[in-house]
Amino acid sequence: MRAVHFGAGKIGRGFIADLLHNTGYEITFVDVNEKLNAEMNQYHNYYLYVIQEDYRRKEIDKVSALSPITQPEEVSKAIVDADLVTTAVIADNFPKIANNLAAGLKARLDAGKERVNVIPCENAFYCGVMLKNELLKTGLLTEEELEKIAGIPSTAVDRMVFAAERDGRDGIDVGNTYELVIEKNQLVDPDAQPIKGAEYTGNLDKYLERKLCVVNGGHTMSAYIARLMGYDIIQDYFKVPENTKLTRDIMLQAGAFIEKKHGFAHEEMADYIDATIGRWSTPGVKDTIERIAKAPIRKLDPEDRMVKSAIECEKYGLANDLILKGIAAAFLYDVEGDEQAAEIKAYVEENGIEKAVTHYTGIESGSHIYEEILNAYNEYKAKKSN
Ligand SMILES: NC(=O)C1=CN([C@@H]2O[C@H](COP(=O)(O)OP(=O)(O)OC[C@H]3O[C@@H](n4cnc5c(N)ncnc54)[C@H](O)[C@@H]3O)[C@@H](O)[C@H]2O)C=CC1
Ligand SMILES: O=P(O)(O)OC[C@H]1O[C@](O)(CO)[C@@H](O)[C@@H]1O
Repeated sequence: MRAVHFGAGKIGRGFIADLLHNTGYEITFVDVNEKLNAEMNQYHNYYLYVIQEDYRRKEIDKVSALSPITQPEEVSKAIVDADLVTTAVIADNFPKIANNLAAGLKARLDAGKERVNVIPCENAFYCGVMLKNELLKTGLLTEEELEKIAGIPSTAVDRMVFAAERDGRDGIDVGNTYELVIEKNQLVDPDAQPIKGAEYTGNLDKYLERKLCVVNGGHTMSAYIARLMGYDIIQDYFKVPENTKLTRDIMLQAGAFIEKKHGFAHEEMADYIDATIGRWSTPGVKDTIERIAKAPIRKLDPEDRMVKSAIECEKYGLANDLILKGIAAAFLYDVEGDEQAAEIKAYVEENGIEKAVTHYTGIESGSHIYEEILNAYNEYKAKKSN
């Protein structure tokens, strides 16, 4: 079996390809990183290092790589011949992969081949729908043609993965637990399980909201707050018990709406949160605030992890004060090299925080959540300048 996977980064190589390899696929990566592509084509393997098992080395073999820039024809051909297509490129990059992927699917359709599953594995609400929209925008396929050639489910994706230079090669340190949940009704065959080790569900919302709002929201808001406290490494922040408590409380606020909406028992949610915080505090792991907090515009989107939680809590009449503080902290995130952080900073300087809150979060002025974000922002700002 052959899989084509777009994005040979941390989740691509460290998680998705691990499951694909366990399932028995030979993998063709498609990535813009020429150095990485060359390494994979030289060795046809790479290594994962399982953190909790004393960095046990695991080989992922039968891999090769293509460049979407210099080898678009080969990418198309690989899609025509593939048994499965997956992505882990960061959803912001969907517009950049859409042409290659749409061209490949169109060629597959023209070749009279069967429908194929295209499974995007990205942290975003309904990444399958996002990808479909980008594919249609290329104009290379009509909606009917896309439907005829591909099943594109959305997913929830969770694994601890870190880039690591080991044994002179570009490897990935990985956690020993993970979750990949796939929306089964959108698959070519809803009863087939094209990736071993994944879960298949008819109710993705439940897992997606828990993963994105509780895990990613909790991690992201902790990172913005930790940055304002002066931390660079999230494990240093977690060493202080009050900080861990604050993160747990933020996650419990987001978890509360998910309990109500999806019927999770409170105990189950609390255990899930504690297990997640425990995983972030794994001895020996050093994770930068910069990695966790990156791309604040994407993370402040009304449909993303923070604002969605704040609004859902509001709808259910649940407390969201800590989430609103987390959102406020994101507006002060300031790390050299983060283009989205720089864009927010410039927007605030030009238009003021009052406009910026609505511009990035969609939260209108006049509501109490708007006021609370503004107040928290002003408090943080005053502290920062003292
Ligand atoms: N890192 C993590 O802990 C987790 C990440 N995720 C999600 O997984 C996805 C991937 O994240 P990471 O692996 O951390 O990012 P990453 O930055 O390590 O990997 C992204 C890869 O995509 C490649 N890429 C970018 N533009 C491309 C293009 N036009 N064509 C082909 N390849 C392209 C990059 O070169 C890079 O190798 C994201 O959606 C993220 O939200 C989900 C769970 C955990
Ligand atoms: O690009 P994003 O959405 O920040 O994804 C990476 C995030 O996913 C997580 O691994 C959680 O699954 C976080 O540790 C990390 O911050």
